[in-house]
Amino acid sequence: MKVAKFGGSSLSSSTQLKKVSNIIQNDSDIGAVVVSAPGKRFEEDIKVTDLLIALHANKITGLPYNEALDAILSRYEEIITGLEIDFDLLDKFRKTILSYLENITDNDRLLDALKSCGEDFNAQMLAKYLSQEGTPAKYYSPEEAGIYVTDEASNAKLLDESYDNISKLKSTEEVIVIPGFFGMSKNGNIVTFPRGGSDISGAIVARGLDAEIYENYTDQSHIYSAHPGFIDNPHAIEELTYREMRELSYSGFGIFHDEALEPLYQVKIPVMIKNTNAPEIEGTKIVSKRELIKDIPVIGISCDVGFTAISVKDYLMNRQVGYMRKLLQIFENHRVSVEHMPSGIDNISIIVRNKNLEDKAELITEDINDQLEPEKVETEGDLALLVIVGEGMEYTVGLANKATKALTENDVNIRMMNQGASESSMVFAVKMSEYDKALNAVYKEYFRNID
Ligand SMILES: Nc1ncnc2c1ncn2[C@@H]1O[C@H](COP(=O)(O)OP(=O)(O)O)[C@@H](O)[C@H]1O
Ligand SMILES: N[C@@H](CC(=O)OP(=O)(O)O)C(=O)O
Repeated sequence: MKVAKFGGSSLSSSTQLKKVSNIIQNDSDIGAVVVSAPGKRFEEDIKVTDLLIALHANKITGLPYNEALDAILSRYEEIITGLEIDFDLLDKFRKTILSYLENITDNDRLLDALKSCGEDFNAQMLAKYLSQEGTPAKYYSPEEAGIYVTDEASNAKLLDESYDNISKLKSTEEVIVIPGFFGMSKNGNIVTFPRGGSDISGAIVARGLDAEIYENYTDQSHIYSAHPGFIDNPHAIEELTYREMRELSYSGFGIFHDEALEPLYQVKIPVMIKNTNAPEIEGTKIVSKRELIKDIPVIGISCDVGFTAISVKDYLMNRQVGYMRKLLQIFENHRVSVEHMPSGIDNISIIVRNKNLEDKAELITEDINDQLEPEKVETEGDLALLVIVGEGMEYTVGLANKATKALTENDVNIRMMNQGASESSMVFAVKMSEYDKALNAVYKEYFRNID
C-alpha cells in the first residue's frame, strides 16, 4: 500500500484537484492521501495558509477582517464550483472559521486553529470529489485518525501512541483522506507543525499504516542537485539517502521538510518525490542506503541565507578547560540555537540563524566579554551558507580544494568553512550578496561533466 501526500502546489485550484483525483483513481495501491492547503496558482499569488495568518493578524489587532475572510473563502468557492461538489460545504467552512474567531480567546491557539483550516477544508473537498467520481473516499480529521501531538502552539511534535491509532485505519475500505500540517493535543487544542509540515504528516501516516512507499507529489519532477530557481537545468537526482536529504532540506532544499524523515528512517519506508503535473515521470527516490556512484561524490549543493557569525579570539583558548562549555552556555542562556562552530586553536566562530538570534547579538557579546574576557569578539551578519552534501565525499580526495578553487576564481570571499564530522558534508560561509555567484561557481565545478 502507498500513502500519497499532495503539496499546496498540487491543490491550488480545481484544475489541480482534478489532476490529483486522476492520480489516485489510476493507482489502486494508493490507500491513503494526506493533503496540504491550496498553494500558489502563479508567482505573485498568496498561499491560503498565508491568507489565514493575515486573517489572524487582523483579528488580534482589532482591524476589520471580512475582506481577509472573503479572500480565503473565494479560493474554496473556485474549487467547489470547478469540481461541482456540494455547495453547502462553503457555508460549513465559513461557519468553522467564524466559530474559531468567536470562541478561541488565546491568540496562539487561534492562530493554529485558523492555520489548520487550509488543509482541513481541502481534505473534505477531495474526499467528496473522489467519491463523486466513483472512488469511495473517507475524510478523517487528525483527531479521528488519532494523530496526537505535544501542546506547544505552532511547534507540534508527534506523540508515539499515534502510530498505533493510525494503524487501526488499515481495514478502511475507502481511500483515506487526512489533512496534513496539524494534530490534536491531549488538552484538546489544534496544534500545527512548523511551516511546510504536511510533509511530516504524510510521513507519520505512511509509518502508521506500514506503507510500502510514501509518494510526495509536488510541482517538480525530481529533486535536483541545486535549487532550480538558481541553476539552469540542474542535474536530476535519481536516488539519495535520508541522511543526504535531511542535510539538504535543512539548509535550503525546500522541496521536502527535513523533519519528515524522522518517522521514516527507522522503518525504512522509501519516499518518492513526484510531479502532479507529470505523474508518469518516475521522480526521485529517498532511501536508507544507496549505491555510491563513482563519478558523483557530491549529490547536492544547497544554499541558505540569513546567518550571523559571532567569532571569539583568545590566545591559548585551547588550553583553557571548559572554554567551549562556558561559551555555549551563554548562547543557551539566551535561548539561541547554534548551527555550526568552526574553530582553530585560538579562535572559534559560532554561526547562528538570524531568525533565532533576533536582536540578542549585543547582549551575547557583552556576556562573552564579561564571562570569558577574550581578546576580541566580532559579529558578522548577512552571511549565506553553501552546504555541499554527498555520502561519496568521504571516499574522494580533493573535494574541498575544488570548492575553494571555484570560489576564489570567481572572486567570492570565503568567510568560513567547516567540514562536518560525518565527512558527508562541507559548509562554506559567504557574504549574502555573493551567494548566487558562489552557488553557480561551486555547482559548475562539481557538475560540469554530469548531465
Ligand atoms: N533541489 C531542489 N529540487 C527541486 N525543487 C526544489 C529544490 N530546492 C528547492 N526547491 C523548490 O521546492 C519547491 C517545491 O516545494 P514546495 O513549495 O514545498 O511544494 P508543495 O507546495 O508541492 O509542497 C519547488 O517548486 C522548488 O522551487
Ligand atoms: N500549508 C502549510 C503546510 C504545508 O506543508 O504546505 P506545502 O505543502 O504547500 O509546503 C504551509 O504553507 O506551511
